[in-house]
Amino acid sequence: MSNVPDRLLIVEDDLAMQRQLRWSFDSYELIFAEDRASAITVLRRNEPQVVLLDLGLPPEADGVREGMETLADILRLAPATKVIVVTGNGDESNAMRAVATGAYDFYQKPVDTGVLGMIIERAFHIWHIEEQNRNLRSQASSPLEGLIAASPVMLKIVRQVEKVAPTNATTLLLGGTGVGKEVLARALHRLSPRADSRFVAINCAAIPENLLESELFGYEKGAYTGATRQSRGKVELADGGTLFLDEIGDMNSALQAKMLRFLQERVLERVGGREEIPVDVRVICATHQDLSELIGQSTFREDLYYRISEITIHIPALRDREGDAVLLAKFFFDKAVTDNGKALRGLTPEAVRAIDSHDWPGNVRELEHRINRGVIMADGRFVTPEDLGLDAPSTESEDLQLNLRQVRDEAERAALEKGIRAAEGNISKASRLLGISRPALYDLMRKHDL
Ligand SMILES: Nc1ncnc2c1ncn2[C@@H]1O[C@H](COP(=O)(O)OP(=O)(O)OP(=O)(O)O)[C@@H](O)[C@H]1O
Repeated sequence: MSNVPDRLLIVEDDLAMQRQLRWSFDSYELIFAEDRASAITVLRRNEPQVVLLDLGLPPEADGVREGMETLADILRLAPATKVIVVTGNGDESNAMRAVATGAYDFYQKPVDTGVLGMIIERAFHIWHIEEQNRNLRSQASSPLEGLIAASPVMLKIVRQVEKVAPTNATTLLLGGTGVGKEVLARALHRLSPRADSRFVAINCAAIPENLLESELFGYEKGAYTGATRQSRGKVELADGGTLFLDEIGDMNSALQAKMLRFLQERVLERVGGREEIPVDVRVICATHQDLSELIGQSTFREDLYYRISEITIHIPALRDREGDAVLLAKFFFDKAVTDNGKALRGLTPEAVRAIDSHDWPGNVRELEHRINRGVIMADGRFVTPEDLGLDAPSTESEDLQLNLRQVRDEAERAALEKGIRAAEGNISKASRLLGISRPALYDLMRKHDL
């Protein structure tokens, strides 16, 4: 979250309406303007994140020309601003025209402050996610190049990677398909003193069992029919660098024994060879399987497990990384637009919501594929949920979710305030009263700005 307060600019010439809105939306820092000129002055001075813009502005309060020009000015001066245009009842065509030129959403009068409040809250939510995205992109030398993440769980993993990378510790990356295990393995390599040597990856599940041993350890000439010359394996090729063994859970037991021996003694023998060849590699393993279950079934060696898991990093599923899906979607969108040379402006708000609420069983890889598909399929200037092959989000369930979150947040804040008051500001005592740890209390205080 950014530290700037949520600022809402309301551009509205009707003073009675201004009063009603002031009263309804006082949880935001409110700024008002009555016409185009004052709106632009305030926009420059206060940099509101969200603007509620009545399209019917003076001098022609019945037309939309001045309102549309104001919209164009705002988007030119501050393209990141989320503008919600307010139109007269039934004026769908102008509302759509405004959205097509870049307004975030529209709302038709008469004003129902409950519904309008939700649209505004969502606009701020999306502004914050996009802001995180912008910050991330501006960190050109981000230590984890190629990795997009802003959720607290992933940022914690980034810190773990930064700590582990400079060491030689054998590292095990656990997580479902497409969560980014290889991306993290590459980051570990890039941040290590071995960065100038090779990163060699091998997927143990993708190579037939009988070929995997020679693929890994190499073979001598004449080791078997067809071995007409000596060949070095992936382990040897990674000498001085990093060896990434993906899907280690799929390795058969004979090879597990050989790998264990290599990890203990750091020497290998090529297939059909006698010579012991010393190799200096840092090993990173990954699997989507539950290794303790495989150990229980005696299909994975426990001693090998302890060897490869000096450090274990669990990478959570995409659905458990708050806000990351939308952030990644924007990143992949920019990439796909460039790759496909299409003049698209972005994702529709419905598409963003559909992405936010999808379950992502295929994790980041699925997201990447869907965005590519959406960019290819889009007919208009924006990618819709249909282009992505996702169901349009149901507003009813979303409103419920929103309400539930609001209620929870309010209850949490009230409990915190009560606890802190009862403890007369003594944090240790307050945390005891509330039954949470001190760090957890600090986190919550920060969240609620207390
Ligand atoms: N945090 C991320 N930021 C940017 N791109 C990512 C991120 N995580 C994954 N990707 C991209 O998603 C795709 C899948 O990632 P990756 O291959 O690392 O997953 P994996 O967990 O190794 O998958 P598998 O288990 O199927 O081997 C890749 O194209 C990768 O570049």
